[in-house]
Amino acid sequence: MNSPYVKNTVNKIKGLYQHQSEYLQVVDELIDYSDIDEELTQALEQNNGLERLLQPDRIISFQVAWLDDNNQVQVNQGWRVQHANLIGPYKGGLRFHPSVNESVLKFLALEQTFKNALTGLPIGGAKGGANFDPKGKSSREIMRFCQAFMTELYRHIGPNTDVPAGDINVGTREIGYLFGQYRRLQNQFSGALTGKELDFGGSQVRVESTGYGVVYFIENVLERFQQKLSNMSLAISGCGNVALHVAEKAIEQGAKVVTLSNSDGCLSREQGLSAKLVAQLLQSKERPNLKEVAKQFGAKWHQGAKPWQQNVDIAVPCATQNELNGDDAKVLLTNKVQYIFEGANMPCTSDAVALFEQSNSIFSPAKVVNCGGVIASAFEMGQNAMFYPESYQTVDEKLKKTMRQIHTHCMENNESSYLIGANSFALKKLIHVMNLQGV
Ligand SMILES: NC(=O)C1=CN([C@@H]2O[C@H](COP(=O)(O)OP(=O)(O)OC[C@H]3O[C@@H](n4cnc5c(N)ncnc54)[C@H](O)[C@@H]3O)[C@@H](O)[C@H]2O)C=CC1
Ligand SMILES: O=C(O)CCC(=O)C(=O)O
Repeated sequence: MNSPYVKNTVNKIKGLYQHQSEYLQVVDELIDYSDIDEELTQALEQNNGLERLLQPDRIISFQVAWLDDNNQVQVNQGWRVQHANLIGPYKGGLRFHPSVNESVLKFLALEQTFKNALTGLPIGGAKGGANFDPKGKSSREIMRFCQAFMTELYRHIGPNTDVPAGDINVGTREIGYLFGQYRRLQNQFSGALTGKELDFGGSQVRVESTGYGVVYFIENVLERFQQKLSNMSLAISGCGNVALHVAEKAIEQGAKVVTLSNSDGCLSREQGLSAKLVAQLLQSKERPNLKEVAKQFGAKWHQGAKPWQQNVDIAVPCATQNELNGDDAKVLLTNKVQYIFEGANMPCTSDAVALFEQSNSIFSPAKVVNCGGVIASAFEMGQNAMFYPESYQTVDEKLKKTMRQIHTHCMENNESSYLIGANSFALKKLIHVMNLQGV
C-alpha cells in the first residue's frame, strides 16, 4: 500500500501527461512493481524526490530540415530527452522511426535512467531521436538527415554532458555520420557518441553487446534454477541488432532458436534455425526480406504472425515496445513457457507483465536483460577518456561480470521477482543520490 505522497505524485503526473500513454505506462510499472517501504517512502518524500525523479530534467525539441535526392526540402521533428544526470552524464540511444514522439522518448529516457543506475557505472539517463523513416531512403539521404539532426543537437551534448548512441534504425553507419558532423562543428575529437566504428574510437563488442548481454543474463537466471541454455528452445522476435545477436550467441551455446520476425510476419523452424541463417542476416547490408530467407533455408513463413504461438521454453521479445500483449502472454503461458526475457525496451504490455508476474514462469524486465549495450557504451566512454582501446576479450569479460552483478542486485532486493528487485534497487539508489546532492 503506497503512501498518500506516492499516490498524489503519480496522480499529478498522470493529470499533467494524460496523453502520453507510453510514458505513463513506465511510471505505473515503476511504482506498482517496487518495494516502497517506510524508509524508502521517507527518502522519496524528503525533497519531493519522486516527483523530480519521474520527470525529465529537460526536453530539447527541434526541427530537422534536410535535402532529399530530388533536391526537395524535407522536414522532421527531432528530440533529446535528458532525464537525469545524477550519477553520470546523460546517456542513451537515438531512434529514427515514424512512431517516435515525446511520449515514446520520455518512456525510454525514464527506463534508461533506471537501467543505467543498475549497471553500477557512472552514467545518467537520456534518449532521443526523430520521427524520420529511413525505409526506402538512399545512403546519401540518411547521411544528410544525420548531419541536419546533429547540426541542431551538437550544442546540447558532449563527453561529460550527454553521450548519445544507437537504437532502432541507428547503427554504426548512422553513428559515423552523426559523429563526423559533431567533430566538424565542434572542431573537436571527443567521445561525445558511442557505438562508433573501431577505427575512430569505437569499443570492441559494442555491436554485439546488447544481444550477447541478454544471453549472459539468461545464463545467470538458468544457473540459479539449475538449468542449461543448451537444453532450451527460444522464440525471438525482431531481426535487428538485438534479436540477431541474441540468436547468434544462443545458438553458439547450443540452444534451439525457433523464430525471428519483422513487422510483416514471422519465420519459424521447429528443429531450430542454423547459425548460417543468422550469419547471413547479420552480414546483410540491406533490410533483409525474411520471407525469402525462410524459403532459402527451409523455414516456414507466417505472414502477419508473431512468434508467440510457438511452443518454447523461453520467449525473448527483441523488436519494439508493446509488441507482446495480454493475449500473446496467455498463449505462451498455456504452452508452458518457463521464462520471459525482455530484449527490447518495454516489449510487454502492462497486462502481459501482470500475467507473467502472477504466473509460475520467470519474467525478467528490459532494464536488466538488455543493459549490455549501454554497459559496453560506458566502457567505450572510458576508453575514449583514456585514449586507450581495450581488447575484445577484456571488454567481453567485463560485460559478463557486470551482467552477473546486476543479477545479484535484483536477487538482493527481491528473490521472487526480477522486476521488483530491479526497480527497487534503482529507485533506492537514485533517490539516495538525489538527496545527497540537495535541491
Ligand atoms: N541497439 C541497442 O544497443 C539496444 C537496443 N535496445 C532495444 O532493442 C529493441 C530493438 O532495437 P535494435 O535491434 O537496436 O533495432 P534495429 O533497428 O536493429 O531492429 C529492430 C527490428 O525490429 C523489427 N520490428 C520493428 N517493429 C516490429 C514489429 N512491430 N514487429 C516485429 N518486428 C518489428 C524490425 O524489422 C527490425 O528488424 C528496441 O526496443 C531498442 O530500444 C535496447 C538496448 C540497447
Ligand atoms: O548505448 C547506449 O548509450 C544506449 C543503449 C540504449 O539505447 C538502451 O539501452 O536502450
